[in-house]
Amino acid sequence: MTNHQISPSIFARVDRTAGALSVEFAELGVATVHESQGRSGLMDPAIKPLVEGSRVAGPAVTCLNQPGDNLMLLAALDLCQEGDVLVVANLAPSTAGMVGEIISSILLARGAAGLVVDAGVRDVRELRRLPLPVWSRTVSATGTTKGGPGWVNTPVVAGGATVRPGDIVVGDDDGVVVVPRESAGEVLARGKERVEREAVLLKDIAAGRWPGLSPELHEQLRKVGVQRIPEPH
Ligand SMILES: O=C([O-])CC(=O)C(=O)O
Repeated sequence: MTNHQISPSIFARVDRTAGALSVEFAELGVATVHESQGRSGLMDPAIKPLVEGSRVAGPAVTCLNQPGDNLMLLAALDLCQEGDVLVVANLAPSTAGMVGEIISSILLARGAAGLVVDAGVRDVRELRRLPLPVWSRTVSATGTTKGGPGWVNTPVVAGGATVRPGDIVVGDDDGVVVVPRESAGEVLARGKERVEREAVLLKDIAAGRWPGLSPELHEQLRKVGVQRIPEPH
């Protein structure tokens, strides 16, 4: 069933069990998490951080809005808890400025860990000063109506990625990736293994011990007909 087939609703309940892993997910970062779940869950690269160096992970609270309208976003605010990441989606593409200083300040006061907006944000000078990491598609001062209807805490598509309430949303300078809550433990374990492998490789590289291309990559070059031309004598 899609969101269009259920009547406009606000679901208060969010399964935040995977949220216990948030700190570790934030440490892994977006690229590692994306790789560790089979290169899935990544939002469109147009969804960018407002402030370089931002990093967050937390369970999603979702809202699905009419384009150019933020009533459902406003309705989602008092369902946000400590550590949550509010994900703002729209029923059709929108670049309107759905969030400004007021909404960001409310989120901070509620202890939210971050905000992802698949549309525009405004008051960005103030937003950049607030300790709330924000990712958005664009910056736009265009104001929004408060008419609705829409949904809070249903599955949504934001930045091209499916997000369900309680899924783990990870954001950093690489963008935003979403981890389905059921697979969070498994993805985290694979991510940690990857970080360990890469740490060994980086140490070898720094010590001048890069082993060169693996036999598999040499074989791939051969298979696709790439020839090595030796230096002329
Ligand atoms: O209220 C709005 O529509 C968005 C806004 O300007 C704010 O959050 O300050």
